Amino acid sequence: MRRRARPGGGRQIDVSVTELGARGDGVAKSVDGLVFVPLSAPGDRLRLRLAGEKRGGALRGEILEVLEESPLRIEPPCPHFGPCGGCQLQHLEAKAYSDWKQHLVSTHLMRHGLDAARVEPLVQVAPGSRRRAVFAARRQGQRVSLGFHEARSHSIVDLEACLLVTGTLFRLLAPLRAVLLGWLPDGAAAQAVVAETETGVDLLIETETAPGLETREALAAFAATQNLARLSWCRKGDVPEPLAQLRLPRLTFGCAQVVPPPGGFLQPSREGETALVELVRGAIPASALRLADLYAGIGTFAFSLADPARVLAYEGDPEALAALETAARQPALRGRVAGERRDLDRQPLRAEELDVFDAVVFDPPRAGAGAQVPHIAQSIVPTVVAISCNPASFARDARILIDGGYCLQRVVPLDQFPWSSHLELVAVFRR
Ligand SMILES: C[S@@+](CC[C@H](N)C(=O)[O-])C[C@H]1O[C@@H](n2cnc3c(N)ncnc32)[C@H](O)[C@@H]1O
Repeated sequence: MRRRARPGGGRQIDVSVTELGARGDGVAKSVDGLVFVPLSAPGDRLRLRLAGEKRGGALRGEILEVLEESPLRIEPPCPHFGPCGGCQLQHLEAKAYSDWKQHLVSTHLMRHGLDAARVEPLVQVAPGSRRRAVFAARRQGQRVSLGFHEARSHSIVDLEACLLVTGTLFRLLAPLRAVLLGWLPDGAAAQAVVAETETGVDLLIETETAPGLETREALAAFAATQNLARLSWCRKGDVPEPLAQLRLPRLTFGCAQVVPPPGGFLQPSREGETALVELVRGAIPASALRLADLYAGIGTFAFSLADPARVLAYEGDPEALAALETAARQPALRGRVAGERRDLDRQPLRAEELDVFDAVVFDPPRAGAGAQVPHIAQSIVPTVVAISCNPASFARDARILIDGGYCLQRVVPLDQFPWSSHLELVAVFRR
């Protein structure tokens, strides 16, 4: 079978990088059209190899030589920077980086004809504070690589340093490698979802090979020596089985203590969570006593908003909802939080269901709240607060709310994923 030739594939060209694109790649003009260049900086003059087509037809270039270095370049602080897919922008000077992140939100808003003047200064969370991470692992011979995937590759960067995660999470990597070496067959892959809770690390290992008796003993010993709160195992997509539990993993939101499900969603840093919660609380008027939290997860916002208000939390994932409902039964909450399982894509809350609330908070996954937002737009809810991890889907949803009669009052971008192209935000809408 003949392979389709990739446009520009393998050819060398010289270009100047003029700006950064939405995913953090430098953008340069060439006779063949725009070229996206990972790990470059505006002001770079580069010799590239055209490496093929990106989605949407633009080309991707790999740097062969930096002919002239941008003044915005700095020495990347991590030795893995470049190959490691965990960070894309450590080579960029701090102000240029934060200006670019700030600008990302405005760009998406303007694309939808929205007022970029509503975007406030970027709130930044320091590196080294990520308390939840997903590490990839693979055994090759007598070695286990454990770390993040390389960009656009299944290869794993075996981390000897990481400036993103907390010290507690990083220190787990070496002993975890040793355990996986005694467990995984040669060539096998695994995934470790680590979350640092208030009572210790909650670790979920996903492998295809079920742990035998000996491995279970080794894992229990590992959990004890590393003082983990809980260690669970599952095959990808299956329900996790706890293998060792020294303490219940615990997180506090407002006056609720929540036991998260193994591997479940958690705001990536405690600092980021505090900033998000403060922004959401600040947007809800003291007179708002009936609140809805849509895409509530384990209740990060629901519990933090439940005094004096009553919160109805809607969530599609049964494990997250079970954790929320168990926590909601704590006497200190006096029944102020209730959960309901609801798939908000298939069965969004209708305007007449929303109209009973004084405020609605929604925090959808990356794809946004495409099915839910038109119903909010038709409601009479006075205050709507959006939390988003994707400025593109946010801007689309915001347009629908504004066309439905809401005013966009403020947008605060929050950088919980330093040196990456990910960005979160909190936005406040009023009727
Ligand atoms: C970005 S997380 C936010 C969770 C929570 N607000 C927090 O901050 O911890 C998005 C949540 O939406 C839930 N979700 C995804 N798709 C959903 C759907 N169609 N219906 C309801 N919930 C959904 C996920 O299970 C997840 O808990």
